[in-house]
Amino acid sequence: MTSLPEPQQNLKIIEQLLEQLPAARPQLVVLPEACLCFGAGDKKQRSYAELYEPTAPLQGLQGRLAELARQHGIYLLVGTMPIIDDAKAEKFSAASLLFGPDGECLARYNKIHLFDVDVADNTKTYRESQWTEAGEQVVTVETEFGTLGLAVCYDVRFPELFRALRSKGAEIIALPSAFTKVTGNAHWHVLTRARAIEQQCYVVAGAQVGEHANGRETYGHALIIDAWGNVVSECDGATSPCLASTHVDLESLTSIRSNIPVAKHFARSKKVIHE
Ligand SMILES: O=C(O)CNC(=O)[C@H](CS)NC(=O)CCC(=O)C(=O)O
Repeated sequence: MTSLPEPQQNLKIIEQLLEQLPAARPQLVVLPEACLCFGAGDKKQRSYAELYEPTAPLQGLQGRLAELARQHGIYLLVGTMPIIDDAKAEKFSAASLLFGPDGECLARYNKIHLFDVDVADNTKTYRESQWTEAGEQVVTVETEFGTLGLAVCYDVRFPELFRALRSKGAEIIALPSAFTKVTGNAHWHVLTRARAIEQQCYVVAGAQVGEHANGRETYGHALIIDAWGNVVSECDGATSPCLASTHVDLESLTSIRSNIPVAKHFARSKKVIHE
């Protein structure tokens, strides 16, 4: 997606994308980071922040998204949206919310690693922590198609989080993202493939692409990687909304994991490496 500043505009794009879904169910759809509001500054995002209210009937944006999940009978991972736990809070969580086919909210993950980074080639500086509260919990959730682990964008640079997700049983890791064009060009495929290979998990990465309202450029290349590290489906860098999709084969995961038992061998690094 090339998300716009207004949630209502983005919801329309999401609705159109969902009309094109393959027929198979159960199905997981992973939207990009900040899919509902992008490129309009932190104050705008804060103005759309909603209190987290996981119990039905859901209201507002959460209500619309839950209804979309129900209508299509899918698991819908809303890349991130601004969520607050106190109406007076200044900062919001960059929260990934998973809505289930019955329209209920099944999980919430708050982005742990915040993008306080200078992108080397030009004048761009990012200070996500100025408006975002960092998450403190590793989150996995059981679904009909396996155990889903949640991570967001810059998190992909921290293999420890992915190790923790695998330890908690993750088989598929969702990675909604909005990588910068510059860092994406250099690192996106290598990082996402490395995390899939290391943890022997599928990685499903939604992505923002193109030029946004504030002039920021994102890299795109939404993709799905299997547990052997193959890119099995990928959107190119084109800026029209695009779906990458695949059928998940958890049996392949079982054989990869028994042939190369890294989870067992990890006991070795735990024994000798003390940081
Ligand atoms: O703030 C928003 O509106 C949406 N969020 C983002 O765009 C976030 C934080 S600024 N972007 C990243 O984490 C890029 C990571 C990246 O590009 C890298 O690790 O190289």
